[in-house]
Amino acid sequence: MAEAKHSSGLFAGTHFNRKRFASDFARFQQRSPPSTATAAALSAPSAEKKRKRKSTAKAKKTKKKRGEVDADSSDVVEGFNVFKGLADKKPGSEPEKVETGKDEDPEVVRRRKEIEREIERAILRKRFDIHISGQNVPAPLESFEELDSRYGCGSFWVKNLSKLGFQEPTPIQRQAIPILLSGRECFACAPTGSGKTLAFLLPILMKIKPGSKGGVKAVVLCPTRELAAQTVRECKKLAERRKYYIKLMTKDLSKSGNFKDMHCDILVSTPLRLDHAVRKRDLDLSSVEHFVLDESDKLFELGFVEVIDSVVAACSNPSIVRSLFSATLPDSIEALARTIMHDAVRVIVGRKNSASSLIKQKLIFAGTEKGKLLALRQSFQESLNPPVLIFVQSKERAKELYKELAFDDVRADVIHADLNEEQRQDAVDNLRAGKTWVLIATEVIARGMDFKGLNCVINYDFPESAAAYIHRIGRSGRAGRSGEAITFFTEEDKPFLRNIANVLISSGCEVPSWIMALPKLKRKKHRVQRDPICTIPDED
Ligand SMILES: Nc1ncnc2c1ncn2[C@@H]1O[C@H](COP(=O)(O)OP(=O)(O)OP(=O)(O)O)[C@@H](O)[C@H]1O
Repeated sequence: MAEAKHSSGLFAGTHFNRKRFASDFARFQQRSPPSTATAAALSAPSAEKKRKRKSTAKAKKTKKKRGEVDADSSDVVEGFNVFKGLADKKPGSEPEKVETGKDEDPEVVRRRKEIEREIERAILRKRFDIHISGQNVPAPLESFEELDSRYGCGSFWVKNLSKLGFQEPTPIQRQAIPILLSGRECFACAPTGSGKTLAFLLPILMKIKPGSKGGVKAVVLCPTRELAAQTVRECKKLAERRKYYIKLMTKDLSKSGNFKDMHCDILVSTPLRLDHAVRKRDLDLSSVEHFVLDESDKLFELGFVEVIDSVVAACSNPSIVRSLFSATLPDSIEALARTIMHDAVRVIVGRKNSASSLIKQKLIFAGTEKGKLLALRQSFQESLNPPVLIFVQSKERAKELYKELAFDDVRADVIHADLNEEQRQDAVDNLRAGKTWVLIATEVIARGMDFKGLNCVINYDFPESAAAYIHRIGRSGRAGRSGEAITFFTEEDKPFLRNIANVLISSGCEVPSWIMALPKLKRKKHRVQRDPICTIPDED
């Protein structure tokens, strides 16, 4: 019941409320016959409607059976069927008008215009696979120029975006930016590499005055230091030539910062560091107007709930705007997050919890641990297309694999939690600069890290969940580029294959039928004991 309510609310912004507009519909029907596509669809024959409803209900049932989240239920929403046939119209082009008389009631005219605007918005959303729920959701952006024409931001931001090579907003940017600019809270779920960072940073930069003295105005929380550092760099690039104080909460700042005298407009941090600064160093967050949880599901999952609660309580400004962004957003986390949000709009691009369609995904059976090393060596000999990122399940295994690849003279580096901040950053920078070809990593950089031009992700160790898989492989195939993901599995991983195979299927990749015939497991997490990675003989 709750689920049905939820999914029907999903398209509230694009839905014709027949009850509310009942009198208008009645008037339209009394007037000239509905000659336009809109009007024709409004009065679609009931048999056809029944047929559609029946087939969509069937599709929904199958989806539910497959355990898929019903984020793409656009097809089943009545309002959306109304726009069939109009979907190919260019955004911005006028919807066809219904003929009206001269002495028409102004209220009817107003309502009709409202409906026409709704149609335009729905067409644009459908074109970009944007799904929303929430009341009075602002129209998506047709172009970055609208930041000036609609929000009066001046040409500065548009020029800056163009200088950075951003000509068109990505789908999540089209919808999330207007929501945040209009002061609404937002849950946003869009594929990896689809520009979510800009979607939350730009509205903050546009809304706050640079160099303000009244304390921190915006806080962005990220699950890892590397991602926090990357977000600061992105923010500085976007704000170039404007004097914002954009700060990264480093270990030193968190432990010994003098926050009373600190100038800071935007503060980016990991949860524990921020919480420490608030509790031990009296960092005042009462003037924070914008609060973003990036990779929100990871933040809640890491067991940071209490820490986040404490930071949320410290951000005590009643008019604060909170937003959550991630490529994966399990229902349980969404429900938890809702407890801190007011009247939030939910935006899903594509299908919730799915991999980017730009990534060619492959599953490779390697049999045993030894088989995996052989398969890796073979794929390096045959088709190493650097840069490559290899994920393993622990820092011990990262070190072991690093030894093996160094023995083979592969230009490799390694990143894991035992390295200090500088070493970790160097490893990331070296891959970005092309100094190393292969980076062996644990889960620490699976989330949010943007490696431009990363050609391939290899899951040497099978990921522990579908979400982990989606984020790991999402390090390639970013910003419209294609990418490749190879996942090795052994006999021990077989029981967990189905979970990952579903992700491949839903993004259109091929999976052998025997995998899909494997039984479904209730347990979602998977972390097996593995034999050490070792083929190099001992020296003595
Ligand atoms: N409008 C745009 N046009 C072209 N490129 C863009 C645009 N917006 C962002 N990008 C680029 O796309 C890449 C991915 O963006 P970003 O890191 O924000 O992705 P993301 O959606 O946050 O991914 P993840 O879920 O992995 O964190 C970056 O290199 C960014 O500079």
